[in-house]
Amino acid sequence: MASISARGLRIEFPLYHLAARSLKKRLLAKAAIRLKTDESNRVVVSALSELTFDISRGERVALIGTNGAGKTTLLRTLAGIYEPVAGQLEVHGEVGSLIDPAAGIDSDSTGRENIVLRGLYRGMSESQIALLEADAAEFAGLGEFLDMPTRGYSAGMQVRLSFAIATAITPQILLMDEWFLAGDADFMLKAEERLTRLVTGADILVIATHDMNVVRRWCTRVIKLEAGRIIGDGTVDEILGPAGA
Ligand SMILES: Nc1ncnc2c1ncn2[C@@H]1O[C@H](COP(=O)(O)OP(=O)(O)OP(=O)(O)O)[C@@H](O)[C@H]1O
Repeated sequence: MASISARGLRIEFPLYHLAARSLKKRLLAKAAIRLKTDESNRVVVSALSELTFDISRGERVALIGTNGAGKTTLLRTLAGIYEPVAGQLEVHGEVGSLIDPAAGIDSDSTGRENIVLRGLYRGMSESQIALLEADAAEFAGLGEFLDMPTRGYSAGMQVRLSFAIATAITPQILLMDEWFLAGDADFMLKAEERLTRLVTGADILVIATHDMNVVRRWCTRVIKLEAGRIIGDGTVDEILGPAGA
């Protein structure tokens, strides 16, 4: 059964270019609360601190907070892209992510090859891969570009391909960054139904967003982050106040 459990999760990013001592001292003296030195005396950004939460099957969680609060970092950590420097994280269930359009896409391979590679990676049979290929190719609508290496794709084409691949299969845990909801109008119209199916079909949804309409429409719970810490965790009404209030 799908579940996520985090205990005292901490994520830090070393800032290697701040090796010069004088600059380091000056910056730290300005007391940016998220800059500190680690045990190797490197300056690090404290992106997430002491996060403890459980997410169970059926929950649709919105991560909210101001710019730099840590939403995307948390999504990437849940996706296994970042390794916590402290704490425990357990993620049970098949994860699908709509976080970075380029993630998991091989730029030397064509769009079609990328679709097939994803199917192979997921251990699909030949006939399942054929279905995946037909579905994702049709949805991405890339025409002749489908058989060209993806490094020549525009940003919008990358999004179409990633979106088509990621949404062709319903994962148990869906991790999503809001800018995947911000494609061009034609594409979003087409994507809407597919997204709704995916969101309602997943056992767990975690979405980072600034859009409170998205939160009210899709989510059952809100985790509010500020400067890398959880400052609120509850139902949508508890955190945002009742709708229309
Ligand atoms: N690769 C990185 N290297 C250094 N610092 C990073 C890196 N990624 C994130 N950070 C820092 O971690 C903090 C959290 O960033 P994050 O992108 O998770 O915020 P966010 O809540 O998603 O913001 P936004 O709403 O602007 O997308 C910020 O202080 C950011 O500067």
